[in-house]
Amino acid sequence: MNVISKKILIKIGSNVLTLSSGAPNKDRIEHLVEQVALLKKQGHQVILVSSGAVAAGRSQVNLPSSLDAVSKRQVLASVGQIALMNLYNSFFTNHQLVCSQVLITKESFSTREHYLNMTNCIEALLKCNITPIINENDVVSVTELMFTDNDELSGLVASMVQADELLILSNVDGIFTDHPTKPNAKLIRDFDNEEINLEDAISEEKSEFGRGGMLTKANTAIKIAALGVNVSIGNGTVPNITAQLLNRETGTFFKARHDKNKSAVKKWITNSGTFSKGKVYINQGAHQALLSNQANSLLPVGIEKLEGDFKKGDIITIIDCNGNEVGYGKASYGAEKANVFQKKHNQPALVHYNYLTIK
Ligand SMILES: Nc1ncnc2c1ncn2[C@@H]1O[C@H](COP(=O)(O)OP(=O)(O)O)[C@@H](O)[C@H]1O
Ligand SMILES: N[C@@H](CCC(=O)OP(=O)(O)O)C(=O)O
Repeated sequence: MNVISKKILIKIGSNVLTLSSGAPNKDRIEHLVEQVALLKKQGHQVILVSSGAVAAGRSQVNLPSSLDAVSKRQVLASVGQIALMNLYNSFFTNHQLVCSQVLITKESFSTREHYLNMTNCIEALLKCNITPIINENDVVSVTELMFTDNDELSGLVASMVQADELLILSNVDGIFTDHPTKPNAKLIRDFDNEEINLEDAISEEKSEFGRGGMLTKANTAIKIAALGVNVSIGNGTVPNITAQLLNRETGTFFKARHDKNKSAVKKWITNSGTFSKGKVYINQGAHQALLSNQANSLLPVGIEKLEGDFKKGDIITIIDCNGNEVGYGKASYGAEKANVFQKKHNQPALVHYNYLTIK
């Protein structure tokens, strides 16, 4: 049966890959690679985002208690990443397939150049029928430089490569209406048709090796679905889970909202909001103009206040007269010039429409 070739990004959480002892779950990793091999045989392109380096490192080394938490995490990840990739490499080889390692940092999304370099590399690997296995570079990404977790990383990459499907594999069947251990909790199958307050349903509690928690998964899924990617959250410990999620047989599904107006540049800007170097407060008139379906740019006449010493090319956050973040844009010039032009007529746009996204 001919299937439509899809670009599928599969994010695998630490708990899916790790035994309770902390050692890598070799049988599980082998089965996940088996599923990747089947998807590729069906004609799909597959990218993996794999957590588990820190967890794998714990089974390799005993660390001195004198080591601080950040250094511990760096050491564990640096050692564990090798163990993890060796297992992936051996299982891919068993299927006569090639995989590769791509370690990225949050800074990789901070400039258009880095973003394009990353996109180019991943697309080149896919063209060579090589499966990229992506993880955060925990050795250099510490404290505020870190992604929230690999859920956030996988969402950014899925949007960047314009994936058709993002499968987020955790150790539960999806998002439940209450904590999964509660008797009244039921699995949410179709997120868009469920009236739910995420903060009420999802407890802060994380699984043993997880970092982000279910709320980061849900928030990532909502954001990335809005950028045109179908997202499913499912249980990576279930056999053949990838096929079940793609067939919508299980898991929590977030349907892609294909926003044709969002160009690749606008998607980059939306994804780069967390790197904002400044704030621009706009008046009601400017907000209405940006919301209209004309291609309006942000003009200085509509700017009430500026914050931050942003430079030309930086991402800045757009805030409405009620103090709500309503969008992001790439500054056409720096804060110094923006302060001179502020509130004046007939001045060059601070953010051109092509580099502007409004919620
Ligand atoms: N409403 C909920 N639905 C599903 N899981 C939930 C919910 N509330 C809290 N959780 C917890 O979130 C955990 C999954 O997040 P996380 O620990 O980050 O796993 P992962 O390693 O897959 O990223 C589950 O193991 C579960 O205990
Ligand atoms: N780079 C880290 C990722 C940690 C992480 O995000 O874990 P998880 O929440 O289980 O996906 C590692 O490999 O351990």
